[in-house]
Amino acid sequence: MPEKLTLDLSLILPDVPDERDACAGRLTRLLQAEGLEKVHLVREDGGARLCLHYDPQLFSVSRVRELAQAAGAKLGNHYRHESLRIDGMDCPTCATVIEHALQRTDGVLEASVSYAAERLRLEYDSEKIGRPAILRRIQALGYAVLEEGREAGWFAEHRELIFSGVAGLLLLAGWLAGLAGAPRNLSLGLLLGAYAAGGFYTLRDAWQSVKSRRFDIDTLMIVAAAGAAALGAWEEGALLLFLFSLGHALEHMAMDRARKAIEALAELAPKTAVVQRDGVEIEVRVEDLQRGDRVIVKPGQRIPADGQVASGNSAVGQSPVTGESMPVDKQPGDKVFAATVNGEGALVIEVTKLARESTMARMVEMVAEAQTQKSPTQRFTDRFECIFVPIVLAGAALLIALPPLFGFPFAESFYRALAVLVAASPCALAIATPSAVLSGIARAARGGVLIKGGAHLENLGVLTAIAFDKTGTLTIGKPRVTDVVAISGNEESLLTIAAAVESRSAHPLAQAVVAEAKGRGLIWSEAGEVEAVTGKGLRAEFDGQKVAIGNAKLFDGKPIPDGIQQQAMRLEAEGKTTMLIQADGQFLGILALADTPREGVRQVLERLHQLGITKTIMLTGDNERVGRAIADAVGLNEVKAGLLPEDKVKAMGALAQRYGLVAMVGDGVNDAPAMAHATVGIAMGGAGTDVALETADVALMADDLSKLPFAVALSRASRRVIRQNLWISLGVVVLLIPATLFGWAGIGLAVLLHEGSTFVVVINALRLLNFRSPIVENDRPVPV
Ligand SMILES: Nc1ncnc2c1ncn2[C@@H]1O[C@H](COP(=O)(O)OP(=O)(O)OP(=O)(O)O)[C@@H](O)[C@H]1O
Ligand SMILES: [Zn+2]
Repeated sequence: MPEKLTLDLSLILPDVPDERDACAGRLTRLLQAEGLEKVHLVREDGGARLCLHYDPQLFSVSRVRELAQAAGAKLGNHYRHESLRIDGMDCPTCATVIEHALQRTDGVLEASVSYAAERLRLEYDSEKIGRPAILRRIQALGYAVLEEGREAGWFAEHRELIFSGVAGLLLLAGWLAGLAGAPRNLSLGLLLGAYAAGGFYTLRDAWQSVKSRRFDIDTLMIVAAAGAAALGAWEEGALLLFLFSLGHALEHMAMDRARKAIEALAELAPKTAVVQRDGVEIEVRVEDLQRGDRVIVKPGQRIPADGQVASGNSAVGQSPVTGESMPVDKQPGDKVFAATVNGEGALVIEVTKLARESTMARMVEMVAEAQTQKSPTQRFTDRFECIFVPIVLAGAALLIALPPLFGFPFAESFYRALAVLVAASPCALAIATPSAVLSGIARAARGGVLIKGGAHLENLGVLTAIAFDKTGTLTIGKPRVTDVVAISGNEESLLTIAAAVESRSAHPLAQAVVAEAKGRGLIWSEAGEVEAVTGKGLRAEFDGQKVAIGNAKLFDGKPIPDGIQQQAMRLEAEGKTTMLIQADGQFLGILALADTPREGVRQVLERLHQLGITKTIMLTGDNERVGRAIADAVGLNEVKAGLLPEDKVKAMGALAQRYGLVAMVGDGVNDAPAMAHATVGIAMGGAGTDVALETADVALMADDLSKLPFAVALSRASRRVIRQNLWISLGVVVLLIPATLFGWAGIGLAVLLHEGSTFVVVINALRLLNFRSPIVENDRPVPV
């Protein structure tokens, strides 16, 4: 008989972002080659796990573990994964340039660059190429790789704006000098200076794209400015370069704001902490905190690390992490998070996570990561650009070549063709979606909602159906016994038998039965062999009898007496879960248990309805009547009951057939497979449970549903902004092309409108950073 061992994939391949990475496949192949019977991946609650089937005669468990670790280390050494910050990109085309150049580089397996997030995700074969070689390649293209956490200085960040400002001043001076009748050489010198200042970065970028043989608007600007100079229109050429550089500089500053919106939150975390070590208090840097250190947090101070309260009581303002506006009471044993604000009481906190692993650090990392993921609309506009740009280029070539054949002057048709090219460059279109996604994700994070990619943001913005897990999501997940109905014998003996059997199970229902029996002071002897029947109940030996406890499905085939059936139905109609108890084929009675709906669920569902979520569905392992009663109490439309965990997955499939896109909300406990099958898997409790944070598509950081309407409202707003941006950018192109074609607008106006529309689109997207929903209260972004 083969045995199996399962290990967290993240422990074996720590740098691999997820199981879809090629390294996961390499790992399973490598291990299979070692002689293990079968190696495969299972996607589970805790992210992906590696399942190793082996013959115990050939391998010991520890040997298998060793093999897995060795294989992981080998792959990790060989195939490196990195995410780098890139500086100096000033048009989405730059991202494509880097991407293509790296993809063509030997040894680079994967490279994807996000212009909006200024990030490069890289996978490379370290036996073929080293990190320095890759960095050199990027630098050779004219871009810089920023080391994490080290920001450029003020001058470096604003250098484009400074150059553009200088160009503007020189242009103005040159123009005034011309008006005042100064010698032509003086005004020409000033204009030449404006050319240099305004064209500096444009020329650099144009050179880069020419070298990598790509069309780029920068190239176009340089050609147009040179053309203007050749025609003697120096003022116009300088104006062009000035407007172009100003537009780009402003656009950059705006995008920087969105990028930094979330990092600013992390900055809130203190840099040092006061630790008790060997009886003395010393101040250490947070990076030097160890797990198990006890840090002292005075009233009003921010908590320096993720940990557990060791002593003290206080209300902690958790809004930077969870978005909750009300402080949360903390007592010994409770979890606390770095960057949250201690209230009135002093706390001693035992550190459980290193600074770089803190929930806040993970959030910042995940947001940066999420901002690089392309959304469906972005993929569409990327593809559109690929078709559109060559057409425009061909059109412009015809415009230059054809009119002179019919006797029109060459200079004029050349100039007109350039104007058309400026008009048709889809710069605004390229930035329309990523800027909105960037801002939307940043705003969500500042409201305690982690959205792990533009796709999820867009999907959540359009879907109209959301499924909810019942236990632990809609209810608090702590059932208690409400009724004990004994048919034969008394209540005490019924509860004793039930508790004896249930004490062998870890199911929350079982714990409730045991708690009730203990509360009544009952004592019992251990039950024998217990067999747990998933989704049905338990069977066991107790006191020489064959005892069965569970729902009607456990007794399939055997008739249940009418009296019992009616009692059970009555209790279930009240929203109580019932357990039938049978010993040696005879029914002894019923236990009824109730779980309390979470506070505020009703209101959350009302808000969702207002936002256009018309279908809300409950998925539960419990029976139909119980599900219905709770659904009615909180205001859900549909109930799918009696589902085993695998049925929940199938139910998601059926819902998708009916409603198209469907989200699934759960707490990550036994509903993770269903969440994985939803269009958008939403987990709550992201701050407290790593599982929820890592595996979900969207994580609500607080352990409740209160931020769900905010997440939906924000996603819808983001969709609207994306749509507006597409209209603006396409609209300007559609108006400008004929205008330039027929000569109604010159290059100057074309550049103004082109850069203007790009800037408007970015500013429009930035509005999302301050998004507040008219329907959802308490959704102010966390101030920084
Ligand atoms: N230990 C047990 N004792 C008695 N009945 C049980 C036990 N375990 C499960 N059951 C029965 O099986 C049903 C389904 O259990 P399951 O664990 O699949 O769902 P759940 O977690 O209770 O609910 P949900 O699907 O809403 O999260 C329970 O409602 C109960 O009737
Ligand atoms: Zn541009």
